[in-house]
Order: sequence, then structure tokens, then C-alpha cells
Amino acid sequence: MKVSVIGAGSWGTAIAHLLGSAGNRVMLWARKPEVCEGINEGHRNPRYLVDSPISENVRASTSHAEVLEGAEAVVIVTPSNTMRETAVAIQPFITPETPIAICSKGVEEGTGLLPAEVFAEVLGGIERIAAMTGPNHAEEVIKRVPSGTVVASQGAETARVFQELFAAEWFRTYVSDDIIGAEICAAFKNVVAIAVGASYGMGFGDNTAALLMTRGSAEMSRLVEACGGQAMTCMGLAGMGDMIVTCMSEHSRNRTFGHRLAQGTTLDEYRAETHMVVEGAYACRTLHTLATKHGVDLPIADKVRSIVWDDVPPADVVSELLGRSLKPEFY
Ligand SMILES: NC(=O)c1ccc[n+]([C@@H]2O[C@H](COP(=O)([O-])OP(=O)(O)OC[C@H]3O[C@@H](n4cnc5c(N)ncnc54)[C@H](O)[C@@H]3O)[C@@H](O)[C@H]2O)c1
Ligand SMILES: O=P(O)(O)OC[C@H](O)CO
Repeated sequence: MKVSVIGAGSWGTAIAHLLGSAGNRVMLWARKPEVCEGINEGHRNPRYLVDSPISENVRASTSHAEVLEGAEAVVIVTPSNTMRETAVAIQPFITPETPIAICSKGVEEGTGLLPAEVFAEVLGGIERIAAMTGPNHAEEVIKRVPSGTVVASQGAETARVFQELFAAEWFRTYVSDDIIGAEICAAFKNVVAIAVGASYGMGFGDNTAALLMTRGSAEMSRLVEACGGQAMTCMGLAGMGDMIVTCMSEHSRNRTFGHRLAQGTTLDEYRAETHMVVEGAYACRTLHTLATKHGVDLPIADKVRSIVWDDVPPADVVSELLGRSLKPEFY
């Protein structure tokens, strides 16, 4: 199959390698010419996952026209704040039927739209769009560490196409019809990972991490249901699976950022140190837009937002969260 992967950061590079290793002809779109040169001449990405060789079936270009020519499937792996510009950029080069899988995790600033909703608004055809999400750190997938993911789409055929495309002996794929739930979970778990990182950074323990992850999941499922998704999705790979890995893994940028916040580093200072995206820093704000629209209370996510964007010290929110009125666990 001829597959076009848009975005050559860590995850785009790992996905291109996964697809190329299975014998697909992969064209990878990168912003920087030196990334294309490294991949085309040395089969390595000089900026991301630098130690991992990339399949010789992967070629890279900075031209959308070249990358998308003859594409039978498109995979989107640019940061979530580029969804609209990415959809507009690929529009001239794909057909109205081309299946699109979105691997980006976030919510659009201002509109509160999910990535698939942005693509459907620009390109039409929600049924040919899928979200691919789960506990998948690029650093492990590129090394064939056994992993699993979920492909969610309102189009059963689209989900099946990408389920088969992404599957490998070490990479197990499931399908779901709940793309809303999958995309909300993908954005939400990053915010909880910041909270967990901050909690460890303040010297708290595993009990606190488990409390944040579990009550974070409760918040996440309230929002999923209010937006028309299925609460069960929060129990699956997109929900609980990705929540666990992002909150607990040494690879997580979101957890690491949370840890640094607790030590006094600001978002601007952290951004200056890394060329990697920390989606949860934006999702705590954009999920708030979505939650307000649907009248859902997000106590943990809102505290993360106040730490990241209003410079509230992490220690100040602890007593506020622990001092909330007592209530039944499920209501
Ligand atoms: N890294 C992972 O393990 C992983 C796993 C699953 C999902 N994701 C998601 O995939 C998306 C991409 O993450 P990543 O880890 O590959 O990113 P990264 O931090 O490794 O790299 C960022 C990438 O975004 C590109 N970029 C930055 N600004 C851009 C712009 N304006 N237009 C187009 N491209 C731009 C950079 O050139 C680079 O290729 C995110 O939404 C992330 O949450 C990442
Ligand atoms: O490293 P993070 O925190 O951006 O998480 C990456 C992936 O979303 C994990 O599935």
C-alpha cells in the first residue's frame, strides 16, 4: 500500500517505520530539509529517535504534493494545534474518499473541536476518518516492544482498513466505533499525567498517583458521556491504558513537565529546553472550553490549568482538591 505519514516527530517516525517494516511504500512529510536528508540518505531521523534505524521503505519530503501523490491512506501525526492548517495543506492532494487516521492528541483552541471534527469540517466525510490512540510511546514502538492500540471511527470499513494497516506481530490493534470517546481520552490523559508528575515532584507517593489517575478517569468519563461518547472507552486502551502509561512512564513528556512544574519551572522555561510537544499543557485549557460547553465539572484538570497558565504554585491546589465536599464515589 502507498501510505503518506504527515509529521516526522517521534511518533510520526515510529509509525512510518512500523508501516515501512510491513512492506508498505511510505512517504513521510517533514518540515525540515535536514530531517528528509537524514531519512533518505542514512535511514535515520537526526532530530527524533536518533538511535533507531528506519525502514528503507520510508522516504521523506518537505512537499505535501510529493508525499501525497497516489496516497491510498493518510496518517496525521503533527501536534494537535496544527490540525486545521494540516487539513487545509493536504486538501488539494487527496480524494474525498482517501482514508485518514489521526494520531494527534488534543482539542482545538477556541472551538473545543476534536481532531477528527476539525478534519471533517475542512475535508468532509467523518466516516473516512479514524483516530488511532493508545498506550504507545514512540521510543518503545520503534523497538518492537509488544504494544496495543485502538483505531476508532464512525466508519466500520475505515476502522478495519487501519486496524489491518497498523497491525504487526508486536503491535496489536483493536477497533471501536467511539471516536469521540477515544479522542477525549487521548487529550485528557495528558493533563492527568501533568498532575501525577507534579505530585511526584512535590514528594508525594504512589497512593497519590493512583488517586489522581482514578479520579482523573472519573472526570474523563463524565466529559466523554456529556459529549456523546461511551464511558466504556475510558476503561480501554485509549482511556485507562494510555492513562497508565503516560502517568507512569519515564518516556512521558507530560509527566516530566508536571514534575518540573513542581520544582518551579514554568511552561515557557520548559518549552525553551525541548523541541518536543507537551500536549497536556494546552489540553488543560482547551478541555475547559469543551467542559464549559457541556456543563461538566473538571476539578483536577482545572487545577492543572491554574498551575500551568495562572502560575498558581502546585502546593496551593493540594488542600483545595483534598478539601472538596465529601461525596459518593459514583454519582
Ligand atoms: N511521542 C509519542 O510517543 C506519541 C505517541 C502517541 C501520540 N503522540 C501524539 O502525536 C502528536 C505528535 O507528537 P510527536 O511525539 O511525534 O511530536 P514530537 O514532539 O516528537 O515532535 C514534534 C513534531 O511536530 C512538528 N511540528 C511542530 N510544529 C509544527 C507545525 N506548525 N506544523 C507541522 N508540524 C509541526 C515538528 O517538526 C516535529 O516533527 C502529538 O499530538 C502527540 O500527543 C505522540
Ligand atoms: O510522552 P507523552 O506524555 O506526550 O505521551 C505520549 C503518548 O501519548 C503515550 O501514549
